[in-house]
Amino acid sequence: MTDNAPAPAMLAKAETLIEALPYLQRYAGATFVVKYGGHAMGDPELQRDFAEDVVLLKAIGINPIVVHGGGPQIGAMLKRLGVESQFVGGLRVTDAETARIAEMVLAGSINKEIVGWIGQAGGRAVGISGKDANLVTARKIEGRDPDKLQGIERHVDLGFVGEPVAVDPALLNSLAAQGFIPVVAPIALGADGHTYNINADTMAGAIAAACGASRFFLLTDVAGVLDKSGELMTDLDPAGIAALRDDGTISGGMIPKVETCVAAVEAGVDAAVILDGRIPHAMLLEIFTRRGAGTLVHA
Ligand SMILES: Nc1ncnc2c1ncn2[C@@H]1O[C@H](COP(=O)(O)OP(=O)(O)O)[C@@H](O)[C@H]1O
Ligand SMILES: CC(=O)N[C@@H](CCC(=O)OP(=O)(O)O)C(=O)O
Repeated sequence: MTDNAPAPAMLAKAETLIEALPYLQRYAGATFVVKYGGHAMGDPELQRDFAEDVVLLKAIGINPIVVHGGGPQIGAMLKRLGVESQFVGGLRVTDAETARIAEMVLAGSINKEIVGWIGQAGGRAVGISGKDANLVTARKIEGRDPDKLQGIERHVDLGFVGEPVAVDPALLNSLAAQGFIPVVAPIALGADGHTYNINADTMAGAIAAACGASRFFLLTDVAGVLDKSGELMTDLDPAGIAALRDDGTISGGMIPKVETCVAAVEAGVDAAVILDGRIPHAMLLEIFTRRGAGTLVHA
């Protein structure tokens, strides 16, 4: 080694950047939708890592759109207020009061917290919900299909739980074009004028499809989809997912996650990845290195 040769650690940094080059070239100008789950919003360090990842994507010419959840945070607020809450097939049964509280927690506090983290990391985030500029129009989910519910044989009225029926991405497109990072809360208005609580995974998938996103990431608190013995399944297609649902391997909060991944890839999103948000910089590692983590869902 000559005197002016770089130290091995410096060389490793250069190699990491070079490893990222093909991905940088491939994704310039693309839209990535990132679903940030309530369970993934762990400690302040992870929040900072997440915000830095999003800001870095924007800085290198990718358009990130963040759609966030907040299930545990809604649960904590409902508990404080003495309101009971129940989940059916991964969805929260939502009466009028619960819908008001969900909107307050999601579109009020969590949305602005995330906007703040991104701001701190040097990005310019704009917090909105599905109501803004008619981004998402919701329709009441008429109960869950009984055969899709574990052990529940009757029709269950979920109350003000909605699913997106129309997405108008105009606001997202203008924000992205002007250098802003949209941060979206999963609340939307129905054509009937009611406010609907939408599962954040479902909301994110509908937005990914409507924006022609190339990648769709769901950050959660597990390594990805696990098989019966708890091993990570790195690769799944719609048929594999249907089988895992039928035999009960996939349950609870993982149901809307895999459903939305399938819908997104069937609508043209190249790939949807369920990622472990507890790993620092999980998203960057997934995008820019050959060592992809999590579960990749493809058509
Ligand atoms: N096969 C499976 N693999 C991984 N997680 C599963 C599976 N089936 C059910 N789950 C549950 O799904 C949860 C993730 O969904 P959820 O709690 O809604 O997360 P988030 O708040 O990130 O949306 C996991 O923590 C786990 O309890
Ligand atoms: C209808 C329904 O279940 N809505 C969810 C919305 C938040 C959410 O999905 O948050 P996570 O992504 O953190 O789970 C709820 O009320 O909990």
